[in-house]
Amino acid sequence: MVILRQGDYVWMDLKTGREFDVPIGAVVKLCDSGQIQVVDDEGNEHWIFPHNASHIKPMHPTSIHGVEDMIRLGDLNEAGILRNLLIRYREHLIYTYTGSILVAVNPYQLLPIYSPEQIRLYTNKKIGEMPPHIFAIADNCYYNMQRNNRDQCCIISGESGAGKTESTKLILQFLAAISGQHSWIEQQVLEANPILEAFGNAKTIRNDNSSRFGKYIDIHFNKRGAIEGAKIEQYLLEKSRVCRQAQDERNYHVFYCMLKGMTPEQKKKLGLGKATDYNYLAMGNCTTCDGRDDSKEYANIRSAMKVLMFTDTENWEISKLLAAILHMGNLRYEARMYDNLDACEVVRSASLITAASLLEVDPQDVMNCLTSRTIITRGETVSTPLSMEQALDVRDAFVKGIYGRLFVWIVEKINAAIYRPPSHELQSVRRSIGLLDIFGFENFTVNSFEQLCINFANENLQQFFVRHVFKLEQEEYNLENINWQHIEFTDNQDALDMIAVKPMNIISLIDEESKFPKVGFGPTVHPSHPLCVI
Ligand SMILES: Nc1ncnc2c1ncn2[C@@H]1O[C@H](COP(=O)(O)OP(=O)(O)OP(=O)(O)O)[C@@H](O)[C@H]1O
Repeated sequence: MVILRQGDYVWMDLKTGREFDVPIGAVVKLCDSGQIQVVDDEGNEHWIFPHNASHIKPMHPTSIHGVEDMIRLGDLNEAGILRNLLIRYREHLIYTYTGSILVAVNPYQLLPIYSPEQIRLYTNKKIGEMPPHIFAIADNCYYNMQRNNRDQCCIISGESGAGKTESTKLILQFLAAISGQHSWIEQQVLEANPILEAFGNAKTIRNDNSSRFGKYIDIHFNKRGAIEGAKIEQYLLEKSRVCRQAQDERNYHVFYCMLKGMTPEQKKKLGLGKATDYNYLAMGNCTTCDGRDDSKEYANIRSAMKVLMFTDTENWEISKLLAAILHMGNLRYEARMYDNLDACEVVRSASLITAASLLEVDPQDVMNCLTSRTIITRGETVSTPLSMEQALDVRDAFVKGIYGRLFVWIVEKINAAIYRPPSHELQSVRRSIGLLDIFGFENFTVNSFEQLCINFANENLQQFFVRHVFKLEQEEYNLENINWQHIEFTDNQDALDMIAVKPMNIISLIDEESKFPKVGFGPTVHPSHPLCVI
């Protein structure tokens, strides 16, 4: 029997049987009749018999109005954490600490909390002195780097669309502002983002601006704490997107921007039309993206590329490659039989001629390369025809190869502008802050090899958290003979080992299988990390 009064807060375990079933918060509205009326956090009314209320538990006072640091929660469990984030989110308080970790809930709207005034307010403050904020984390990193003369690193994790890339940009913006030089190099570091996003981000069903690669930006500071350069590392661009997109998804932004933003003369030189003309762009039946202005974005990309020292010739060469890719996607094939072997031919078309001319190769050579396999053994050249299916794969692989190399080249080009290798003298005084922003967990109706790789990378990041937050901490308590209560946590190490521990693991099995022709697999990995954690 629970004794409840009007205005009391309780946890209700509704046992809905849903995937993420946790008790929900509720408040007692009426209790004068035999039954008690409570209204839960979602606004639903429930009537309870006090003598039959085993699913009701009183709420700890810290959970009623929420706390800035969840370590202070009396009900420190999943329901307590979720309710705390929910009630803060409803007041537009999107940031909450859990000790030294910051949890950010994506507001999906521009909040007035990133102004120069806010930057000033968070500069040189201790964590906890001001309400939780991404700027506080950035300031803390900067302060620790300067004071302890030690390099720092921010790991940003969360499912796709949680707000990792936006958080990375906000940290960068804060660091640029407080290191306070307004220098050319600072501007260059900031302008690297629009370029990377143009070539490495795309609209998915989870996020209109989803990063399809991982990046680690190392920002270098001189002795006085001013930004003096940066270095970007990129990981595992999703190349398959260049040739294939799921329903309602797009190819990389840059293609659509180029088609919307180029002058008619430029487009004519590249033989380009509109996005819907290209198989590689229209596969997801979605060539525009609400809230994105591709033409304006194109102008931004071009101006960022100028800042990062891409020459006009280099820009044109990039455009030629992008246009060639689009024309390659429109090639038409016809099936043939040669010597009882399945074969095919590329139909001579405007797409073929333009693609070949943009790639500066002979159209006949393109046709041969795309329709036959040539092996050289002991000085002899043996050529076998490819079936239509194989030839289409070869074409897609060729295009993915071009785009993948182009992306790596672009990152190298950006690094050439922003990275200054340390001189021997500098090595001792240069300090850095690293920001890791990778593609987030995703779980679609059909998951492919890309999702396996993306989710595996995220699971590794999760293991990093598990190690630092639980394992290493508990080891330290043991070493120092501190009395502590064991905390249960889910360790994903076994799952990671199954996927990649040597010598026998899922990746090596896939690798072996894929050496045989006509293999297929469809792993499903279930993500369960809804928030962005910094
Ligand atoms: N702090 C914020 N304020 C306002 N809007 C935000 C904020 N964070 C994220 N958003 C919105 O959410 C969208 C998705 O965020 P973001 O691209 O950073 O997600 P992500 O976690 O990097 O996803 P992915 O793993 O798919 O790359 C942004 O394009 C932006 O519209």
